[in-house]
Amino acid sequence: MSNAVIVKNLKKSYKDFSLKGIDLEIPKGSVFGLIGENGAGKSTLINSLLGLTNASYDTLNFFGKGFNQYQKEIKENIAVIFDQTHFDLEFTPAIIAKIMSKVYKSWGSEKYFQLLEEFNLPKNKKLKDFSRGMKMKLEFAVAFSHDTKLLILDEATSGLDPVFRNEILDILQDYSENEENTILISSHITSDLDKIADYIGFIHEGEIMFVKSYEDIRENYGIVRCGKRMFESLHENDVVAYREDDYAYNILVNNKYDIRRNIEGLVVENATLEDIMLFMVKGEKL
Ligand SMILES: Nc1ncnc2c1ncn2[C@@H]1O[C@H](COP(=O)(O)OP(=O)(O)OP(=O)(O)O)[C@@H](O)[C@H]1O
Repeated sequence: MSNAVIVKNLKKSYKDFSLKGIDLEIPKGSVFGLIGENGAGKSTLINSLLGLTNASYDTLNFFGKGFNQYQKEIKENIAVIFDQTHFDLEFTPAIIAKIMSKVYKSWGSEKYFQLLEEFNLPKNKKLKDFSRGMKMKLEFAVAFSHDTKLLILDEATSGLDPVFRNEILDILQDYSENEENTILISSHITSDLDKIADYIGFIHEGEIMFVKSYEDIRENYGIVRCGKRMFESLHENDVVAYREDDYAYNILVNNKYDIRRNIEGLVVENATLEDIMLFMVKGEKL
């Protein structure tokens, strides 16, 4: 399988924060969810990948091509959607079409106006009179009207109500059905990723803690709640992290079926991405 993005040893430092040599591969055709708490470094990583902030790296490739050498060509195939629109709020969608036709060689006005209709967006209304959800849909219309092979969303769905979020997730799902298309989506609303992600990368304090397929997470991660004696009988390798409350130990395990099979009567619940994030950040390690 080829990769849409390969980055090796990416470093970026601010006064109180640094990305500490990030290595990441994002398989072509996948939906890659980047999760991490506020301030973990998701936006800094995305901005660094896009050259929006100066970072150092050993390798940065998109679609098999080096970013430094092929930046212009690569950017033709990337669309980025942030949580706020980057268009001037005095613009109308019709004006944006004119501008984009000069930005992208592959711009298709016909497709764009079709999408505006599909998304129920008025052509001649100024963006300042658009709702947040409408602005978001406009961003998608723009993204899908040039040859976007990599769609990057940075917390783009966070401020939307559940109905709109679901609509956006449907749009993403349609887009990702084409195996040429890749999505990198960062969010701390992990339930969105539960619906669409093929891979999950977890970033914490500027470091990638793990990258796993969603299937692996769903199949293997679980939460055990038990007393001290049972806790002490668990093998060290089985415990990813644990949290102790007044009454019991809550344990994140990464081989729930083996544990269920081997320890009679033990209840192992499925772990959500939110559970995994919480245990990794707040939990203790053995
Ligand atoms: N321009 C900047 N100057 C100084 N520090 C910055 C700058 N941009 C980000 N940081 C710091 O880098 C850290 C990571 O921020 P970043 O926005 O990448 O996190 P995030 O995971 O995207 O968080 P959130 O979910 O809140 O958007 C934070 O501590 C932030 O204060």
